[in-house]
Amino acid sequence: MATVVSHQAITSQRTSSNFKASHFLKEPLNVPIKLRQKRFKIQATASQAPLLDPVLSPSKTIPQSYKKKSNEASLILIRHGESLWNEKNLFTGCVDVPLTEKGVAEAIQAGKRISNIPVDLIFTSSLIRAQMTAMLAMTQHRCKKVPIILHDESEKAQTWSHVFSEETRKQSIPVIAAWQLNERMYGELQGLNKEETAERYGTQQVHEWRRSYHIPPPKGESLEMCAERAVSYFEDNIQQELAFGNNVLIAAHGNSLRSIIMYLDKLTSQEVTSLELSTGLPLLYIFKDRKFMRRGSPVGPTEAGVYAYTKRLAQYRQKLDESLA
Ligand SMILES: O=C(O)[C@@H](CO)OP(=O)(O)O
Repeated sequence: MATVVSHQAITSQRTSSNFKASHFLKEPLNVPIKLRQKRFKIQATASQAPLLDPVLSPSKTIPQSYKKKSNEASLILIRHGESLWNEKNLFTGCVDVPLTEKGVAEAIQAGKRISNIPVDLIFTSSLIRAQMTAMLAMTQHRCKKVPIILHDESEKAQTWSHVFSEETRKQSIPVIAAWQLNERMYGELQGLNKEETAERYGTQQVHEWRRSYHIPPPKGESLEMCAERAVSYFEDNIQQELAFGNNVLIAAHGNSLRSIIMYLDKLTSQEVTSLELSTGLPLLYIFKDRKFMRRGSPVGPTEAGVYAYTKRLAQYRQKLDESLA
């Protein structure tokens, strides 16, 4: 039932995302040499494919130094809005179901709450409910940039989705979809009603399947197994973008985000059992001095408190105010 994904598959997806994010962001000078060399190598080995953008081909010369954009970056986490199976109270896991009307409204509301917080790069799972959430939230952002999903399912998909104008590219935000951020695979519970399952197997058993760290549901992933892929992806692909000063939004799922929050907040396997995330609720972290500082949930675009979080966020908002005045 469960497909086991090889380590090689994970690695190739990671490197592919790395390459494309930097390529699209067109900020090669912000990328540390080691990583640029890695990206350069990827580009060179894929030489049969015309991966270089004819307008924005990155230089083949690797500079001797790089400059970080900033030593601080924002990280926003959003669990997707209510899905059709959340509404029906069904175990969903990796089943790809869309948002309900309420979920759409939650995503838009989340977008309003983060509309003054900078976003340079978006990561979503490969599931439509997370992608819808990210896209709908970004319709509310005051920067008015267009989120564009990067396609790496084939070389042709990469080539055919190139953007040929630097100006247009500057007005865009790359969106990277990664299966590693998908919901925890719920095994043989997928599609079952949560209440009926509790009646059948007992509340305690079902609670353990749903919230314990180590115990997997039948033929599914435990939170620990989910964390293994989601947190590795975060460390290998997202944290480095934050370290360069790129501001990141992640739209994902209850359990993939619980595992990432466990990592960010250094929660124990016991503490994470009581962590519950509401649908469509954005959570803000500041990454500075290689540390994550939790800033809670942005209240709303008109609430002063959220902008006082850091000087950098206040300056970003001021810039938006000036440009939109
Ligand atoms: O069904 C699911 O996939 C998840 C999230 O909705 O449910 P749970 O609350 O059990 O983590």
